Amino acid sequence: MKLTLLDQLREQNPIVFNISNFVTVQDVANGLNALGASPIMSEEVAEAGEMVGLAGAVCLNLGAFTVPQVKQITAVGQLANQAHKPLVIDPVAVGAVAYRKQVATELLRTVHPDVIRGNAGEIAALAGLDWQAKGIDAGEGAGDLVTIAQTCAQKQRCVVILSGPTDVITDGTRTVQVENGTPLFQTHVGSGDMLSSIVGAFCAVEDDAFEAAQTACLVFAAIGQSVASSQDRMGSGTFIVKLLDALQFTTVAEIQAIANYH
Ligand SMILES: Nc1ncnc2c1ncn2[C@@H]1O[C@H](COP(=O)(O)OP(=O)(O)OP(=O)(O)O)[C@@H](O)[C@H]1O
Ligand SMILES: Cc1ncsc1CCO
Ligand SMILES: [Mg+2]
Repeated sequence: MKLTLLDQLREQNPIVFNISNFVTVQDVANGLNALGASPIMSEEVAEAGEMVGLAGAVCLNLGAFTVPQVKQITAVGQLANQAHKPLVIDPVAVGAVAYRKQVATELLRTVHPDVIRGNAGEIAALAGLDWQAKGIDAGEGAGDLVTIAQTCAQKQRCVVILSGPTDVITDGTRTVQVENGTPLFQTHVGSGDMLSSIVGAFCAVEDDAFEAAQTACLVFAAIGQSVASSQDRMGSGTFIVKLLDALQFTTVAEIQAIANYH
């Protein structure tokens, strides 16, 4: 685990180009900014080339697209591949909505991500395995989460993050599990979107996507955990405000002190 990547990220302030969804765009922008990266968003295909050119990494969130936006998302993904910019895909609700799975599957035919980050329902869907997803949430299933993540990584030929109470990070062979976190993440819509964009920020400062992905998961989950433990009966409103503060101020040493992974 290369936790010092957090210091490098803060020094380098990499630009992360996000195709966000309209629900969580501000959380994504502010989460990246607080941590020490530089967010930029766009919905216009005419500027896709320039945007990719200035970005250190690109994150495609499939949370709420229209047909024209799918064209833009595909163009941005292809441009990122051509320019060898790290690419993260967040396949929101592909386990719950057949149309979304169809669009994501088509996208993955022409665009190759370095990292796919989703919850169990989303990753199981892209692995082709049985699971009962519930809307944007993970839902329920009987499968082993490590096997699901590894199957998805082998099928999609990229690093996969299956997030949840335990985050499973795998390249299909090597696997790391991050046990840090707090159930308060589930009370804030967009926690997963924030994580996906932060994975992009770490990919911008570390060429090995497996290293970048696991560090991003540990940093985000551990910071959330430290926020949750700072107050009794914390609610979702206070959590997101304090999470932004903590993304800005938490040090590598403070994360190291509570890091729980294997
Ligand atoms: N019950 C939990 N306990 C600890 N950490 C959790 C829990 N649930 C989620 N997390 C953490 O929340 C973050 C977001 O992951 P999650 O799997 O909830 O994403 P998501 O389902 O895509 O969320 P959203 O769709 O609301 O953006 C990760 O850092 C994960 O470790
Ligand atoms: C609630 C919701 N609906 C579409 S995207 C989104 C935010 C989680 O990604
Ligand atoms: Mg999500």
